[in-house]
Amino acid sequence: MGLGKRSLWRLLLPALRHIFRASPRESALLLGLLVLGGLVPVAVLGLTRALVDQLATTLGGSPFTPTLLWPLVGLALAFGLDFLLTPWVVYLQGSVNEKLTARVHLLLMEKVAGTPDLTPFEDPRFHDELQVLRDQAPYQPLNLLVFLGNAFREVLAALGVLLLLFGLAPFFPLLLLLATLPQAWLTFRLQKGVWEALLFGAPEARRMRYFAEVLLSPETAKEVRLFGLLPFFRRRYLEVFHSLYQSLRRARGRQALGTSLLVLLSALFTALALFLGLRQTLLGGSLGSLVLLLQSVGSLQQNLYALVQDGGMLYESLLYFEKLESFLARPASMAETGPGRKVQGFEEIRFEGVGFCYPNGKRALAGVSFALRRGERLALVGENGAGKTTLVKLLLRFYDPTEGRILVDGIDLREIDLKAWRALITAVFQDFGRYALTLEENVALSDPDVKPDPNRVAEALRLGGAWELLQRLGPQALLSKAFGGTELSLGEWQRVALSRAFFRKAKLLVLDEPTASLDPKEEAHLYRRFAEMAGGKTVILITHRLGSVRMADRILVLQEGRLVEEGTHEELLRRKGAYAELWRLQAQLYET
Ligand SMILES: Nc1ncnc2c1ncn2[C@@H]1O[C@H](COP(=O)(O)OP(=O)(O)OP(=O)(O)O)[C@@H](O)[C@H]1O
Repeated sequence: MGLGKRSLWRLLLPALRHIFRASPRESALLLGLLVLGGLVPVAVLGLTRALVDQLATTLGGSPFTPTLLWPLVGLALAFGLDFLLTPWVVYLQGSVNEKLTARVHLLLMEKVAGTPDLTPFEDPRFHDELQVLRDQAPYQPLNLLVFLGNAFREVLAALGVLLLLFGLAPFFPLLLLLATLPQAWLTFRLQKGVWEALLFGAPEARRMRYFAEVLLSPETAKEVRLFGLLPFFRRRYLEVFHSLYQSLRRARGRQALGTSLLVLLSALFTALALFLGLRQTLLGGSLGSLVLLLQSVGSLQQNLYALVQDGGMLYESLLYFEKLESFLARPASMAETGPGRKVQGFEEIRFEGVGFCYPNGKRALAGVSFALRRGERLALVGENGAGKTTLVKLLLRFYDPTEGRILVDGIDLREIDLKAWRALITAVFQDFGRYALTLEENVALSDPDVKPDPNRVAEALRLGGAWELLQRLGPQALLSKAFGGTELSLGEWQRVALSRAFFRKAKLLVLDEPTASLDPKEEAHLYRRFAEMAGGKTVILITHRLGSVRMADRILVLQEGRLVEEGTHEELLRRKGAYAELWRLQAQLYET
């Protein structure tokens, strides 16, 4: 059998650990009930044998003799127990399943969101594995519990019956087991095939989900309707579906065919065992033994067949938990540098020959060197794709430079405690988050460890230009139409994102295109408030609107990942280089 004893344990142990950690008491209770349930079929066979033997000796006598009564009562109790156990096993399986499913989701959330950098998102395999684990999280835990429970009961019952039979005719159980082995081997092998088809089909499944998402999501709803995108994405969905479906269907078809062929082989073995067993009993066994033998052929065969089928399904769930384990054990992508130095502020941040290539090989920065002093307001400008956002991502340590280093007061950023470093920084990103939470929560998220003080929230909203929003909606307004709340315009969302950045008490403020969705009046107001609030704070501003970079003490101009100019607005204009050219182009737009 492809599944050796060691590998079975290697698969079973992590799954069992998750079950017991999710719900220790209920899992232990469930195990107890399953043991009881597994003993019932054995008890029924044993009691039937005793009953028939007693019947044979008391034929013609009273039906109420104690020797007849006790196996009868025993049988009634065994059947009653079987019925009684079922609802409680189902109850416990349901209950453990809910906790186990929540545990799987929580582990995935902690692993993904707990990874400090963004490198894993660059790896398509990471997305594929996450997709399979997420998609199957709602049902694999339940499958595990149900099929593990079934298999456990079936193993116990089969062992008990085999043991009973062993006393009668030792070759009999051996033959029956032999009959089951090829079937079991094939089932496990094919089940693995189905799982691999699921796993290797993950990129397709991810594309399918994406095509469906485009048609279902409110973000794309306008273009879908205007451009009539339903047939296009429906066709793309079906193309991927058909290829994925074919490979899964082939795997499942092989499974059904293989099982059918082996069932015939098993039937032959069983017939042989039955014939030999009967012959031996007729030659000198009791009537009870004969009944036991006949009954157990059906029961054991059914049992072993169910065991193989349930075992196959269980195997798939175990493979799911194995994948979960390996996903959780993914090594950290960012080089660990020990506990890290705690910092509470900085005097100077220095980029020294910093270069960066994304994991796909795309070079985004090369040989960038500059220093930023505390309290300075620095603007980064350059064409699309020049590397401005990448530079900020390195500063926030979402990635480490592939060349050169970033020094904070002479200490390499990699040696600084990441949490302490990030606590010094607040930011508004180009693709800021829009959370389906209240207005107050949306703002206070940047400092989630403290209970939001309404005055502090109001002050942040004022600085972010969302004071009017606060007056109109109130702090408890839910910002999500999908959940029955209010929907904001893009510019209003940007004001909320700005307020969130200002709510955090930080020393360095990073603003990546903070005014892209703001009206000109608000943009002008915002920069005035910057001057008011940024006092003492270090600011890095990325923007294409050159009018607003005049507020900066210094401007860095990036071109194709290289720092090509550096200076104040006036200095750069005098230099008549790249910045002056950008300025001239923008000014022209207003002049004509
Ligand atoms: N995750 C990524 N993987 C691979 N390449 C990337 C990734 N993110 C950005 N790039 C590439 O790196 C280069 C720099 O991108 P970056 O976002 O830093 O530019 P930018 O100057 O901020 O541009 P924009 O003004 O358009 O925001 C671009 O060519 C971009 O295509």
